[in-house]
Amino acid sequence: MLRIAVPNKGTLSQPASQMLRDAGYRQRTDPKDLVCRDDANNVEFFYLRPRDIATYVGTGDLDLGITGRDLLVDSGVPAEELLDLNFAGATFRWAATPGSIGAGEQIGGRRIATAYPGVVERYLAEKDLKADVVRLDGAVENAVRLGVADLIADVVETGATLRQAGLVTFGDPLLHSSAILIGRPQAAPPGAAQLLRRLQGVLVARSYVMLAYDVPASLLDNATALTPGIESPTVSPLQREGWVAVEAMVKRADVHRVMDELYELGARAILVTDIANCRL
Ligand SMILES: Nc1ncnc2c1ncn2[C@@H]1O[C@H](COP(=O)(O)OP(=O)(O)OP(=O)(O)O)[C@@H](O)[C@H]1O
Ligand SMILES: O=P(O)(O)OC[C@H]1O[C@H](OP(=O)(O)OP(=O)(O)O)[C@H](O)[C@@H]1O
Ligand SMILES: [Mg+2]
Repeated sequence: MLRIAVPNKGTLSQPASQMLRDAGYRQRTDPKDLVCRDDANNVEFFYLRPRDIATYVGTGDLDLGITGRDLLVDSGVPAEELLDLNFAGATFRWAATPGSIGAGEQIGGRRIATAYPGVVERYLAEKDLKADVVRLDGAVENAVRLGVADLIADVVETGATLRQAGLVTFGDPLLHSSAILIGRPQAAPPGAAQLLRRLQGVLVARSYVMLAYDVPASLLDNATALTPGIESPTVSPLQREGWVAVEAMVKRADVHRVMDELYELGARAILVTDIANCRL
């Protein structure tokens, strides 16, 4: 039975379970449950602190896990990223009071508060810098005004928490994070390939829609240039003489622009439908 670690609380928890549900897996119904067996798919899910997930996967006690890229890097565990799950996106950045520190190179010798000492120490080692890393559990933005540190390194999503604390970011992000599926390098536990394919199916279904329209056959080449699809668009005959029907997958983010351009070209009956799931 495939054993998978899923975040039990925090930012990653609910979207991780939702993605697994969308991929056809059974998930816990009570947020206090720590284990959930899905016998139909031969998978067992263990609900763990997101910080601990890399540890369980790295030791091989669990086969796969969902965590954040920043948490994986912070753990220093030799687990590997198998798939970017495209949610819980955030950057990991330096911040300080305005004007106090100008650039990433000026952090040497300072006191840095962070809940991710592994990420910070890796950066310092890469740049051959020495600094005093103050490890905190959370609410790191308070550390500067309370005098514990000169700057912080923390997760930034909207930037609202930093603004509230009177801090500004500086320098390049240390890393770009999002939720990821992790596994052990070179390990291929039975059932893992199927889970990966199912999650990839969910990712595609979330980022594409199906577009259908009718167009005069004389304009077909121009129309399909706008909607090339992934493999190739489906073109079917219509009862109406000289017209064809086209179906193609289109990026959700582009669909309104593509619909406008198709309409201007002369296409009609342009319909968009969601894709519930797919295997490409
Ligand atoms: N706004 C956000 N705040 C915190 N973490 C975020 C945010 N957006 C994305 N993330 C990601 O979520 C993961 C952190 O989740 P985690 O559950 O440890 O912390 P949390 O959501 O802040 O919960 P808690 O504060 O209760 O520990 C990291 O991978 C981080 O990059
Ligand atoms: O850029 P923003 O949208 O403001 O989000 C980022 C903030 O949210 C998280 O804090 P959280 O509320 O989880 O508290 P914590 O620091 O105690 O983990 C994170 O640690 C940042 O502080
Ligand atoms: Mg937090």
